[in-house]
Amino acid sequence: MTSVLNPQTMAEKILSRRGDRAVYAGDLAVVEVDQVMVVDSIAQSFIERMTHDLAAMPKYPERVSIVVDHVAPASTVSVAQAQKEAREYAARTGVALFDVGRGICHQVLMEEGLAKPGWIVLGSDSHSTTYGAVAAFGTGMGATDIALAAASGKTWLRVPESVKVTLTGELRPGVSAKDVALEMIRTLGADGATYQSIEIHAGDRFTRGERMTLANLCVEAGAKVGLVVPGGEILSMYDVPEWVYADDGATYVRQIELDLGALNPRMSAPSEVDNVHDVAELRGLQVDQVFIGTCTNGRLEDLHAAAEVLRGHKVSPGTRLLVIPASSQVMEAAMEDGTLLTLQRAGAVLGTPGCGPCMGRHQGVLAPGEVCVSTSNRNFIGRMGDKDAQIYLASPAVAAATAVMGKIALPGDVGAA
Ligand SMILES: CC(C)[C@H](C(=O)O)[C@@H](O)C(=O)O
Ligand code: SF4
Repeated sequence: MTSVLNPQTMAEKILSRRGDRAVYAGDLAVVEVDQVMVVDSIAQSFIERMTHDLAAMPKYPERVSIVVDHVAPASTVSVAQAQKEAREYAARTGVALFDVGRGICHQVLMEEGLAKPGWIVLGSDSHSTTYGAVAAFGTGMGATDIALAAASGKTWLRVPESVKVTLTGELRPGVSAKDVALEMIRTLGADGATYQSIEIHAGDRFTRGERMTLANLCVEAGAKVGLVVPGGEILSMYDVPEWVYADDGATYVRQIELDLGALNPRMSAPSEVDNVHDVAELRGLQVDQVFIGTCTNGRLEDLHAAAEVLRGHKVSPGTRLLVIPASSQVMEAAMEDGTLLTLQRAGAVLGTPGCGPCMGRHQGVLAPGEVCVSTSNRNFIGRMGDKDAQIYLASPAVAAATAVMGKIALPGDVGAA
């Protein structure tokens, strides 16, 4: 066995602590699983694996959650049937069910305190890296692995190598965590961190929500996990155990530095997330639909950023603006503080908390030839509807400015209108 005295990365620290021995990149780790999250689209396969293949009940029902978020409310009879089975399964086994309207899985788990520093959280969804915002080892797995974890309370995985991303400087006004995340993906490349842990050293910068944006995008560089070193408000929101932090002298396969002060608002052009440009270069392109929401950017602070740009303005005729809060809590807070009224008055179409049209299943799919600016995390061909539709990814402020101008725009363009 490797000496426990060798310095470890965050991923190695967490997997060692939650397993029964010290592990290093390349080792096989068997670890306790603190939370298993199943989304509506995968629930049927998960239930099938549990009841037929494994013939097992969840070992710890309190560690399993099912979230109805991807196609919610149901769009077809077969979707409705699958969701009905998920509800029945939850009632029968005692696992938690977060039903239609509660929100997007990753946002809901975070709000419910079902992801904490040092936890292992497995989700049947690739953006489960989001939990790394609070230094939980969050990762996506398929229905079979998820079911095995639910049945046994454990999982096994190869300990990933780590990439160290150090943020320096301070963001200029109008530049956001989304721009940092897009720039990070451009620098790493769409498969530049395949099966690696991206360890983000952000100091005390960024709210929990902004850290979620950063960790969320990590999977778009192929990462297994995206761990943001706890700092800032995370330290007052959570008990952060000493053992989640990397040791000095830990081994990284790659180290990059991003100077936040040099960053402009960024945008990912079709059809790969790492096709990142300054918004200024793409300015002026006619846009049919703007979508503000998702697990990347559907939180209260994102709606605030959009409302600030939209206040007193109208969405351009010929452009649709869809706003879908990431959760019922976000929606309630945005109702209470008047944000939703501002958005509604500007001409936004407000939707049920959930994934909305993010993966092109309902509530705003795109027609051939249409152009969409979205605050989400994927712009692959066909992602939001027709394969000939084009998706540009940006921050909520840029999305809002685009909605007002009817073409790709910067927030500063709106004031000048
Ligand atoms: C439906 C789900 C499995 C899928 C994922 O794994 O990420 C979706 O959330 C997505 O964003 O493409
Ligand atoms: S909002 Fe989009 S990216 Fe996030 S879980 Fe839903 S479909 Fe996936």
